[in-house]
Amino acid sequence: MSHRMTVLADDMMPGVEACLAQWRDAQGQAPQFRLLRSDGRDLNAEYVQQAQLLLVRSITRVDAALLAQAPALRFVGSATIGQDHLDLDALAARAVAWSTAPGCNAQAVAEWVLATVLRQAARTPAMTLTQLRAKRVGVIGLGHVGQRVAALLSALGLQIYGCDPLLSAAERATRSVAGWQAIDALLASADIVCVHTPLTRSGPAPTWQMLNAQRLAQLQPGAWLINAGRGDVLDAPAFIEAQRADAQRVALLDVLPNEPLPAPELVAHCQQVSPHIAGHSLEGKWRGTWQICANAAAHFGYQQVGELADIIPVQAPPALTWPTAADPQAVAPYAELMAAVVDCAGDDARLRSALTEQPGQAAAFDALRKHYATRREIAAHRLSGVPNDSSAQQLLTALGFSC
Ligand SMILES: NC(=O)C1=CN([C@@H]2O[C@H](COP(=O)(O)OP(=O)(O)OC[C@H]3O[C@@H](n4cnc5c(N)ncnc54)[C@H](O)[C@@H]3O)[C@@H](O)[C@H]2O)C=CC1
Ligand SMILES: O=C(O)C(=O)[C@H](O)COP(=O)(O)O
Repeated sequence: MSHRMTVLADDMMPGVEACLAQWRDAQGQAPQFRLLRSDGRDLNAEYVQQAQLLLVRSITRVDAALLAQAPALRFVGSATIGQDHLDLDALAARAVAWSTAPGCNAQAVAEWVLATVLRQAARTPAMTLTQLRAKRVGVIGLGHVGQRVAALLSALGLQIYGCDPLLSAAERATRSVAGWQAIDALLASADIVCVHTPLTRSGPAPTWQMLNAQRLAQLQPGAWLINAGRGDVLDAPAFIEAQRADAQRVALLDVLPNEPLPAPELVAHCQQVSPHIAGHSLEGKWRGTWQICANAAAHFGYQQVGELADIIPVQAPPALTWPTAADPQAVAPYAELMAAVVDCAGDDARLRSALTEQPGQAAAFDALRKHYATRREIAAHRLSGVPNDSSAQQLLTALGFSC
């Protein structure tokens, strides 16, 4: 393609210019682009009309109606792991190629889960690290995200059981789990349930409203339910009813049914909520852009040269300090460190406050996602003050900290 390519990208997708600047043709020449930006929830119709390459996030529904407005469109890239916002049949019918970014923000989600588990443990009166480690974790969905969650929580010392009816025996062998269970057995036996499935409405194990009244009733009293997959895996009325019936239940949700307008009563029944930002690390966002731009380049006959490390913004590593006199057998110091990596308490408070805005809750929900503070992954941090050869040093190293 020799003419200037028109690219329309979500206005909150970082790194698009930098990735496109890495494209080369067979002669090593860089192509020309016209880069247009638009709000992802409400794409600019004039821009859609002109776009040959469309780069979106999870909030843009790419369906027959959108494609009908986009006669020039040849490729859609979504800088996300999830693909439930893409109508694959409609894309195929129009012969528009597409790509997501598998695994791009899996580490970020796993770190959000670790921060969430430690925060909840620190909020539970007198819970020690040993007591936390005695909890049995059930992970539902052991793909890119679930397996990292399993790895991080087992590094923390918890025992993990998995549920993933779609994995082959060879894939199962690569996951760090103590055993496998069907969903009903897992829900009935786990103290902490982590949901990391895609949202699917068909196929052998659909997940839409998978956590319905009957399934929620199986959860143990006082179980912690963590969902960082998709909100509509949960049946909202059934969830509210189940929470009403058992005041001990703990719900820690990054994704909520009916985003960006979750039911206030549902939020009120959660101990922690966030506006679908578990995957929002700086590294995760740039990896997503890099992956979809590379796939788009190949589709249009170019190569995206170099490495993501060449273009990702270089920043001083965030500094963390192990609290002096911290008890390495207590939960608090680890919870504090992870709170500095992922601000679950702040995200929770900001979302609850945003949802009181009358009217405009949906805009306030989206604004929190758009203006989410820069978050670096654990590996980017430099941790000082941890005694050499201590149990704390061993554990923190296993969690990925440099100390
Ligand atoms: N909260 C957030 O910010 C983010 C949410 N996500 C969500 O997490 C989902 C999972 O991400 P990945 O692990 O990267 O996807 P993946 O495709 O690598 O893995 C999904 C796993 O779930 C399994 N699965 C599917 N249906 C299942 C069922 N009914 N029961 C148990 N397991 C089932 C699949 O076999 C697969 O192993 C994404 O589809 C996306 O919806 C992903 C990234 C960020
Ligand atoms: O990758 C996914 O799937 C997600 O859910 C994202 O982390 C959410 O991404 P954005 O829509 O905020 O880019």
